[in-house]
Amino acid sequence: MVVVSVPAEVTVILLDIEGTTTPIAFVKDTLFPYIKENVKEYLQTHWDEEECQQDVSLLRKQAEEDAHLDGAVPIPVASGNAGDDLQQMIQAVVDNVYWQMSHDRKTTALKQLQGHMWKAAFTAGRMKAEFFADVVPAVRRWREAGMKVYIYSSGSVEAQKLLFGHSTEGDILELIDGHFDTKIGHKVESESYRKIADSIGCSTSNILFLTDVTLEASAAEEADVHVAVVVRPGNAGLTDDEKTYYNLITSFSELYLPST
Ligand SMILES: CSCCC(=O)C(=O)COP(=O)(O)O
Ligand SMILES: [Mg+2]
Repeated sequence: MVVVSVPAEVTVILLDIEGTTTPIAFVKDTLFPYIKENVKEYLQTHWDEEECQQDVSLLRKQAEEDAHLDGAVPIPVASGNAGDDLQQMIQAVVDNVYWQMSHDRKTTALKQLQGHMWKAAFTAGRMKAEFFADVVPAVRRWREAGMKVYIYSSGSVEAQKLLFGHSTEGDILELIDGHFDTKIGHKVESESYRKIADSIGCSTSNILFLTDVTLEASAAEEADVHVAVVVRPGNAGLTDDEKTYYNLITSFSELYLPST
């Protein structure tokens, strides 16, 4: 087994979710299809609720920013023609969500709506989040060794808490010291990692970020964060240069903490 040593200055482990703690297949085959199958009915049922209206406003704003993109779907504002208008608007939101999802967009607007939709499924016990078998034992070990463990995912903080609160391993939310999503900035921008360090109250060099996406690893590294790239079944392949450049792990058990 290859072992990657965690630098002594590291006190915080920052984890990506999809492709790192959780199989991409769970996201692509369970979480995302749930959205596609239920978004229209969800909008019809919850349309008048404040939370749903906030989600629609955010999606409309995002659609305005995306107007220049090929195939982008605008979301009209109400013109006052009650019934027809509402159905047209709901259909536009559905089309917009489908279009964003077909490009695996990580916009805050899309992720916020998805989080709200998953809530019902997780809390009713209809869905349980999957974690790779090495994740929970490793996180427990790190915490026993005095490490803090945080999540940074494109999935909304609300969605992250649903996953950790309703997993096949039970409620493991208490193992996580805090959560970050794209509200702090996108994962491919180095500034996001500086803001995360500020928010935790540590230096960027005290953080080790584990992710499957090299663009994210590169942004974190530019901010002086330590990184290791996680190679899991179903993840996108890496180039030879990436394989040579980055510390690679296939399981969290391959990380060696000097203090353990
Ligand atoms: C709460 S994560 C749900 C999956 C998701 O929507 C997503 O975008 C995951 O992205 P990540 O940054 O964890 O790779
Ligand atoms: Mg990922």
